[in-house]
Amino acid sequence: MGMEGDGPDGGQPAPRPKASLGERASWRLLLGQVRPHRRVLLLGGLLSLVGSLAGLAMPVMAKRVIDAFGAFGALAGPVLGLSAAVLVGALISAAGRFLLQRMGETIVLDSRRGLVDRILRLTVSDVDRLKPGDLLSRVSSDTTLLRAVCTDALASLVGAVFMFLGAAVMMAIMDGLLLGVTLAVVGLVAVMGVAIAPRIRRASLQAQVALGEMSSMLDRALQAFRTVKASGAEARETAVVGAAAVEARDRGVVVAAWTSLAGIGAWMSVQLAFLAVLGVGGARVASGEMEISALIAFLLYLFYLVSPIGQIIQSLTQIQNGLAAVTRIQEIAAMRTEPAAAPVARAGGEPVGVTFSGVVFRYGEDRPVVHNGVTFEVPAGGMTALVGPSGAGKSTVFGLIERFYEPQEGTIAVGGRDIRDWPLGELRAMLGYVEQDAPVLAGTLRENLVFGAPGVTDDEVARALARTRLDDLVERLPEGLRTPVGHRGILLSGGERQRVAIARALLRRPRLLLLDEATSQLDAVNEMRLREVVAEVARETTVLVIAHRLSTVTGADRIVVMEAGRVRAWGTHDELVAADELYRELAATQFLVSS
Ligand SMILES: Nc1ncnc2c1ncn2[C@@H]1O[C@H](COP(=O)(O)OP(=O)(O)OP(=O)(O)O)[C@@H](O)[C@H]1O
Repeated sequence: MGMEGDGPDGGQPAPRPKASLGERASWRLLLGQVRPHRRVLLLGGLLSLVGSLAGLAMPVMAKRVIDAFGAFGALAGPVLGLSAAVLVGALISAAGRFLLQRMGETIVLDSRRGLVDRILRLTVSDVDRLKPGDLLSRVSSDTTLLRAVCTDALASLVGAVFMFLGAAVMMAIMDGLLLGVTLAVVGLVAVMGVAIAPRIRRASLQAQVALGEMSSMLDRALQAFRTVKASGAEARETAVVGAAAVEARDRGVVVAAWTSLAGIGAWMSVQLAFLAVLGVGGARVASGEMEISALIAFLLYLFYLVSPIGQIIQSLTQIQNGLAAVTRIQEIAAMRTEPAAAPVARAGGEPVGVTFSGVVFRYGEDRPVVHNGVTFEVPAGGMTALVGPSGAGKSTVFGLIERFYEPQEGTIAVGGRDIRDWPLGELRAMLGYVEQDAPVLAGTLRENLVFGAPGVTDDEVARALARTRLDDLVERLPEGLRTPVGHRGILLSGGERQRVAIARALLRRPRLLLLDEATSQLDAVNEMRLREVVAEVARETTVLVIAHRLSTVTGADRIVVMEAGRVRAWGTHDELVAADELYRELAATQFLVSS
């Protein structure tokens, strides 16, 4: 067997090298997942075989029962033997199937864990281009398909192949000629199966892609749930998700059509083989070459031979679906990942500085240049502010320091050492990073605070809360630190979310705090609190803050002014007001100086 697997390849690279390569690689991947469990597979298969052998004894017993009829002999022995064979066979088969199915569950678990691990280690630049919904669907729905393959299809396939072989051997012993007739018919149908298999795989792949698309469309609507409602776009978004669902249904129907056709093939093989054997065997009984009981026993074996064929075809069509899923799982496995970061304890230690030298960066080959020779220096300790018009490339500076992206030219050094020479885990452990939208994860307030440093003590948490002026909030909350903050921290205000993010970063004891400060969403009181917090933190560590409002940074030790991917000036507030036109303009529009 197994010809359905390598049939379409035919060892020829043309005419669809990509499809056949994909198929072979998918098979290899599927088998690679099974390989570690080959002992269980063998044991399960063996038990199925023993079970089948017990089952195979049945026709022989039946023959003896019939012969006993004819000879008016004792019936009790053969009937008891028959019953025992059926019972033992069923029990052993069930044990074999259980083993195989348990193996399937383990394989799915391994593939889910592996997939999640890989997804979380993908690079930021790759994930920027992927759709979160589609990634989710790969972990949930594609691995579920894999489960169907490993638990049902693979288990049935192994059992059915053993059954088929066992029956073929018994039939060969009984009557070689009739076996030849049977196999000729079965062979014809198998050829049909070979032709159908790749079509099922292709349609199934398209169905899974459509399902992934549907998840990402739904994800898009849920991510912007309030905007969808406020824009009155519910019906339109429902239609968009619905269209993707229709596509998935259509592809599923194609899979169903081909699968039914394969099913007809299996059914035909049973009927045709039965008729052929009845015809040829009947003639031989009529001519006295064969006993009628032998023909009946052979016909019973025929069902043992052809019913696994139905199962084999069904399993192979199911495996085609699984191969489609493996292809999608494999796409993630083929993407580059960051090195697995060994967990690094909180860095602690002296503040460090940052140096950018001639950094040139664009987000993609077809994207505009964002940094066009950025050079500046942030000394260790104190507060340095990055200011400049929107789109100047300020947030990008942070992404580069964290090594979310690699610059095309120039070097970046942290603590006097090129960031490419730092082990990634150590580099990131030195940095505290507060994004512009300061995400808060679902869970309790405490879980959010200790997210970056799970081992911190309650005293440290209390200190971080006091420093970020969150202690009042915690006192007011009904369950204190154990209060759930809701999905994406929706139960907190914008200012609170931001301070939670800062407290989280501080608990890692960073040697350099990167703070992308979206003060625009804060009211005057919150903004002042934040300014106090930042000034306090800057006494202990280096703070590099992206300021969207100059009011927060007038007191900074140094201000770097960026414009259109370059640094145009740096100095203190007073120096810049005196020397830099753009800074003076920015300051004037924000009522910090009279122009
Ligand atoms: N992940 C990304 N992929 C592709 N392009 C991006 C990405 N992030 C930012 N950009 C582009 O890079 C440019 C600089 O963005 P950046 O966020 O660094 O600017 P900024 O100075 O921080 O702006 P703002 O003050 O509005 O936050 C923008 O034109 C933006 O479109």
